[in-house]
Amino acid sequence: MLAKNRLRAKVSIFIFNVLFLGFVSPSLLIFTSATAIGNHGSLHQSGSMASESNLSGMVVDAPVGITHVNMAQIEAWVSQLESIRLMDLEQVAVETDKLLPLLHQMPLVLQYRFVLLKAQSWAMNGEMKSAQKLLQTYLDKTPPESLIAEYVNLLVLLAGVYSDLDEVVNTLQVLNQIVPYLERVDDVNNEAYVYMLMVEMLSRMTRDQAAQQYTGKLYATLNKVIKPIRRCYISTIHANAVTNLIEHDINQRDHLVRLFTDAYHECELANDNGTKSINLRSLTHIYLLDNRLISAKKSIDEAYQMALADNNTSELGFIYVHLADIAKREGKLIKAEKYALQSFEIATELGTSILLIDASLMLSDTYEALDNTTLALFYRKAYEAASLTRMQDIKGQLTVFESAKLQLLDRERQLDLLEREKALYLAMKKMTDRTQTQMHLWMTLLIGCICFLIIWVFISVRQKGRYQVLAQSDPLTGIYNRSAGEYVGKILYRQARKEQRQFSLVSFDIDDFKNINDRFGHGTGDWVLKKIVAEINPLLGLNDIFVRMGGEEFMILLPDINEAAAWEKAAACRLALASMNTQYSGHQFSVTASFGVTQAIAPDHQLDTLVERADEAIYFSQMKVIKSDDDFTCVYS
Ligand SMILES: Nc1nc2c(ncn2[C@@H]2O[C@H](COP(=O)(O)OP(=O)(O)OP(=O)(O)O)[C@@H](O)[C@H]2O)c(=O)[nH]1
Repeated sequence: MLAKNRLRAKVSIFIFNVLFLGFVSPSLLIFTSATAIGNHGSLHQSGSMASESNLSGMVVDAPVGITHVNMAQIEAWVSQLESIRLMDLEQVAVETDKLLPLLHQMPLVLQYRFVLLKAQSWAMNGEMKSAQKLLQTYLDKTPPESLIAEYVNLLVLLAGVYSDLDEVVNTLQVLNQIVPYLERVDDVNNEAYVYMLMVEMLSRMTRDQAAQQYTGKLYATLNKVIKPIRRCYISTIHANAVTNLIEHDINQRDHLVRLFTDAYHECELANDNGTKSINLRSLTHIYLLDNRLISAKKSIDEAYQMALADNNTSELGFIYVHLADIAKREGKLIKAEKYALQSFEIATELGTSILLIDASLMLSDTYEALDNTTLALFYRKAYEAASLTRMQDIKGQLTVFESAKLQLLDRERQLDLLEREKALYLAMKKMTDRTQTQMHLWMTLLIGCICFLIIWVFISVRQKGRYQVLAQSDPLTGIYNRSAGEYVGKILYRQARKEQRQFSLVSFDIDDFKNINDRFGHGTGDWVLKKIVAEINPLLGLNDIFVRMGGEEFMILLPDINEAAAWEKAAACRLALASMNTQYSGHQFSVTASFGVTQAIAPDHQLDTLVERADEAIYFSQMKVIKSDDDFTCVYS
């Protein structure tokens, strides 16, 4: 148990050293936004390049006193700042501060690039909280497909910032957000950085199985990464992550030795003494697991020389623990005590809790071997206190992590539920829509049918009316034909009799009509018949019924009219015929008619009696015999 904790402590401090301690900002720069940053140097190169190059003012025209926004110019400034971000941190900080108020006026793509620049600038100046705040505002914005690469750069930087702030849970959350995008973006540097952070964070949370999953992915990136410093970090972190998983398997020791040796060579190519030393310490640890003292001694001596030369105190602290361990195993207890005390001193000075744990335990073991139980107990207690603090710290973080994970799961579950509800609602809506469409269809069909029926009935009734009119009227003149006239006349007469109202009748017969036909043709005869009707119609009242009895015989039924008025009407008709102009028939001739006028009297039970009397009157008229009595009147033509 202790051994495992010690190893984890070693791994964590190792990653801390590699990625953060002293190299906080450059570590972010190396792995984030490789395309935007370009191929500028490593941790150490970045420092030396800054001192070698004085590019300030050479590339960038400071946008002092911006009065109006010219996006093209701002984009040019951003591009220039991106190109010098590793060389002139100060100028980048100053210029991005000036551009910051214009952020929200920039198009989204430029916003993403600028935010990356500004947040990196803050991160490099140690203003982690400002960087985090700015990046956080872009975290929840779902990016358009075209800006996913820029969006991932921001997330990667945010993950780096959180890990710098030692906010493990937040780092993991951002990393989890990035992972689904990694394949779509295809940026090996971001990929490697994300997996490294993932392995480191999960290892810190003692999530070895989950870490293992990302260890494999991290190692796979090694085939694609070219830059030596990145290869150095990737192989080192990979070797440590694998160690976490298989260090107790004695058959795997050679494999681990190979991994650390490879990592050591990668770091040698990258000329990175710090990471090289870490690999040597890890090798020492593996050798000591098998008690291979000579190999262990050789490795740690090389690390010691390097740390001494580089004046790397923190690294020396860890090296002293190993030196003490080896000395103790060799039985050189005083020497072991000396190394362990040096280690303890550095741990106290730097406040490195993991080193404090290792140093305290080593001192306790050494004093125990020296039979100094008081000091052995003292350092054992120091060890336990430091371990407890660290374990509580891990436990606390683990709890936060677990509850965050649960919250995430709950949110996902809720989202899933919402999605299902949405799908259900859409399905139901689709069904309702379909039903409604069907209803509309049926309704339209029904209304269509009803309309059709109404129109059909209307047309039928009209047609029937037309047929009725056609059946009732004389086709040549348009007035009532004989049967219709007699039918209507009988009804009117019956009513008049019943109500004891006046009823008169005028009949007339065109004189010598046959002669007209014979002289001028049948067409002229027709014309005359129509012309007669046209001349007489205007002389009749609304209630008067004009009937063509057949051939050239006509009858006018006059309800509510007495004989005198009927006489007047007949006289008017006779006059109209006499003055009729026939020239439009194509001939000039005169038309006369013989009239008979009669009115209903008490004994006339039927209309026929009146008709007969009128016909008789016409006869007399034609005979030019004047006969006028109470019953009828002849009107001479
Ligand atoms: N052009 C035309 N002639 C018709 C029509 N109906 C009947 N007639 C003709 O009307 C003539 C009627 O002859 P008549 O009965 O002798 O009557 P009329 O010649 O007027 O002799 P009177 O009644 O004695 O004055 C016939 O020659 C019929 O052919 C019609 O619709 N059009």
